[in-house]
Amino acid sequence: MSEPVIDLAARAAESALFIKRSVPAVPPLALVLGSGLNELAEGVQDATVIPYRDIPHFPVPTVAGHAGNLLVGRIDSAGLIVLQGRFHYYEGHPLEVVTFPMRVLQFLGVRTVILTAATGGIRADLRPGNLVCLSDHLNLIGDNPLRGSNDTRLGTRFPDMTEVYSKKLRAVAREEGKRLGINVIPGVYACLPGPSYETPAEIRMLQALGADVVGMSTVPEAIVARHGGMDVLAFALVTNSAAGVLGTPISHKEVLDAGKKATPLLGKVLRRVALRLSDPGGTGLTAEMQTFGGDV
Ligand SMILES: O=P(O)(O)O[C@@H]1C[C@H](O)[C@@H](CO)O1
Ligand SMILES: Nc1nc2[nH]cnc2c(=O)[nH]1
Repeated sequence: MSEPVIDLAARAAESALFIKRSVPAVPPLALVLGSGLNELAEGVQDATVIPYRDIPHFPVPTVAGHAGNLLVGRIDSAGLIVLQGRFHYYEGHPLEVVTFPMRVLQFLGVRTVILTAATGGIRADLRPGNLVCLSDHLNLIGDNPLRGSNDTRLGTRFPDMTEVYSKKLRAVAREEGKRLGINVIPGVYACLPGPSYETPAEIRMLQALGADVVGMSTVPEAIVARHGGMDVLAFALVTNSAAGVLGTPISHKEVLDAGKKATPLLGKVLRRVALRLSDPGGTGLTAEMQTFGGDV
């Protein structure tokens, strides 16, 4: 007998219920770890670790550098959910599956999602190890996770995307970076389907389109998170110079190694941002940041 077909909202609700029953409390903040950034989860205290394979309807990652665990714990006083590994379009999943974790977060009542990703640096001044905070994106996948009939329980048919990455949260990230002496650089992320890296001609095209970094994730998740009413902050770690910028070949090993190397730096910024977000009124900006202007 074939399995009954259940809708996306019902599946996400079942996954969320399983998670709720596995932990003492569900924090309103979630963090998604990109390629090579798995070790950031080691900083989570009192973590309940739930393997993705145990969560009903959850997919399982197939890519090196994506562990496939959901953690619920805290960083000092800031409670958070950590998704240790994500799903990509190039793995063969439809975007509804790629973004399923965002729907589960929505049903868990998460208010803010912090996305992280490994990226190629397109802009000439970007170097491996630099930390970019997304100010905007270009969805060049050629697909959209909201394609198909719209379930109004999940969000509106035509969601606004003028401020996908919360300006206020970006300012908090910049401010906390500044306090730590870490330059958190604003930039535009171009999302391509992958899995091949770009050709130098494609990178020149992306540069002309206004992209600063390039990757194969984040954007579908950000679109769905906004559709679901969550605030989004996203960090792109520059793991390599994009194709043709230095003329050197790119490998996933280089990406993973650079992610691992930058984990302590990103961890410091994420800790400070998580503490600010968990503090009621803590996203309030200092006078200096309020006059920071539009480039964050
Ligand atoms: O999951 P992210 O976006 O961090 O991973 C990037 C894109 C590909 O999955 C991989 C290529 O090396 O890194
Ligand atoms: N598309 C793409 N994804 C990446 N992820 C890490 N580096 C890169 C890159 O150069 N291009």
